[in-house]
Amino acid sequence: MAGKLIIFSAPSGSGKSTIINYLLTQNLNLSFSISATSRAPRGTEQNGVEYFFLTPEEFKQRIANNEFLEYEEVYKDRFYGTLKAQVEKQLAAGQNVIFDVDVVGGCNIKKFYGDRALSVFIQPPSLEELRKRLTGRGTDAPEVIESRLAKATFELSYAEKFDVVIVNDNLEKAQAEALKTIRDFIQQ
Ligand SMILES: Nc1nc2c(ncn2[C@@H]2O[C@H](COP(=O)(O)OP(=O)(O)O)[C@@H](O)[C@H]2O)c(=O)[nH]1
Ligand SMILES: Nc1ncnc2c1ncn2[C@@H]1O[C@H](COP(=O)(O)OP(=O)(O)O)[C@@H](O)[C@H]1O
Repeated sequence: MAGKLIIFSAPSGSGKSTIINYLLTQNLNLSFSISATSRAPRGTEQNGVEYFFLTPEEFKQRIANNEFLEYEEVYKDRFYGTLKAQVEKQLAAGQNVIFDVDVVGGCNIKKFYGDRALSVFIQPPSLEELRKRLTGRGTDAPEVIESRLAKATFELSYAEKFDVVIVNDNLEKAQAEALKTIRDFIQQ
């Protein structure tokens, strides 16, 4: 049987990656959708593992070739997108594909696949808590944290467009809720 699609979107720092990584350990036959990006690899990142790394020119060429299911300029001059061929290959192999995409991309994938997709919004308890988590994560410079927070209000306004909203206040509770929701959807 062809697989289903599970889309996760959230403001940066909400706990989306933490919850996705947990779900990937839960025998749900999930396969992560590796996005393409025009940003350069950092540290130990490898092409085809964290992302497919493309130069801005290559990215634009693939847009022109209509190779993307969706793409967005998520941050200024930084494109992220989902390659159609990748997703179709995973679905055809019977895997359920899980996405970590921005709110606009998430809504576009849902629109394209309809009932075959479940869109999930991970909501932080508050903007103050989001700031604490981004600071605590320790991966971003203060100005990057500010730009992520500046975007968060816009992203939060998208919550109502998603099939399910999970508030990530207590992590264990949010993980359990995500697991139940996705298990039910996959078994439908
Ligand atoms: N629309 C869209 N957004 C994506 C895709 N891949 C990643 N994103 C989003 O792009 C943003 C990436 O930002 P960040 O977490 O800083 O990722 P980093 O570049 O790996 O540091 C997040 O909001 C992701 O959800 C994609 O294929 N399409
Ligand atoms: N419920 C929670 N309570 C406290 N900290 C959390 C919770 N969920 C996630 N975190 C922490 O918040 C930070 C941001 O989480 P992350 O999964 O990287 O977010 P995102 O992928 O949405 O940007 C991480 O350091 C993570 O360990």
